[in-house]
Amino acid sequence: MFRQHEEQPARHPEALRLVSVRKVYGSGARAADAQQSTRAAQAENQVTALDGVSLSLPAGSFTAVMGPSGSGKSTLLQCAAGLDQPSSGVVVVDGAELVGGSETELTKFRRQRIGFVFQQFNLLPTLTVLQNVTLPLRLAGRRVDRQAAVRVLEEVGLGERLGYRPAELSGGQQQRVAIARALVTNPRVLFGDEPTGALDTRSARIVLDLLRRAVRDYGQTVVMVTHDPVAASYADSVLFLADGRLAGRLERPTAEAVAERMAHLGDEVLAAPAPGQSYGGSGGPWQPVNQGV
Ligand SMILES: Nc1ncnc2c1ncn2[C@@H]1O[C@H](COP(=O)(O)OP(=O)(O)OP(=O)(O)O)[C@@H](O)[C@H]1O
Repeated sequence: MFRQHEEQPARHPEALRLVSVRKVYGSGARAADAQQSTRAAQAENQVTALDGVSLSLPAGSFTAVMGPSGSGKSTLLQCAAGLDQPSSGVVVVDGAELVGGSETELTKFRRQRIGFVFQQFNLLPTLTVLQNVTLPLRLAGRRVDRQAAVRVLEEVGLGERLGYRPAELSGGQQQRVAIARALVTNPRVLFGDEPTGALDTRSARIVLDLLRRAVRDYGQTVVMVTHDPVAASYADSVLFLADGRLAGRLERPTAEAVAERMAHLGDEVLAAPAPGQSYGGSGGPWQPVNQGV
């Protein structure tokens, strides 16, 4: 089901790379970055949401992103997914650099490479389950393989609900439709921003199992922001953010270890990597970034 259903080029072994990504909200942010003007950067109306984040995630990995409220998790996801543009730095998805361009170019980039699942599902209420799932293919002008869409929906346990409208489904079922909608385009990275945040415990587990299965059985790459240590424990590794910087990484996380690490995040930000180093890869926690992307 999560398998490719149409001809696509082979996947790059590195699904996602961020190099020194900064995001400053507020007027004049880009100019301030370009000129590195300290005074402008300190302007009251500016917020540095990401402060030089570098990371590298291999294809077929499941990564959770955690951190206190306001630490930059959603901003990280938005910049990595091409929903927003960093003020400076480099984002590479599946070997293709996301370069500043028009909204049309960004949209094309996203449609070719990115899947996104939101906390509130974001399904279109007037469309059926099947129509919601095939919509991204239609919007991208791609061939709509109805059988493939049905297979994905069967795989997420909704093969019997093809003609239902979102309002006729539970929250957990709606999120599974949203996941099917994201997976049917065969994205290079599937991003989830609190995908279980609006679900009860049982529905959340079903959704997390689904994401894990997409990674383990079909090589999908998943990056998920969550506040929940149990949700994070479904991932292969957890990246911790604090004050817009990477502040730690945990491999093969347990919910207890994640909760413990969250409690001491403030201590770890002091030991964050110097510019030009990143969290990523399969080796130790610190890996130099190959700048020659
Ligand atoms: N559009 C925006 N304009 C101005 N500031 C913003 C904007 N979006 C986010 N911010 C600020 O950037 C910082 C990081 O926000 P972000 O939403 O990425 O954090 P988060 O870790 O996802 O928080 P939460 O867990 O509460 O969702 C915060 O200080 C936030 O107020």
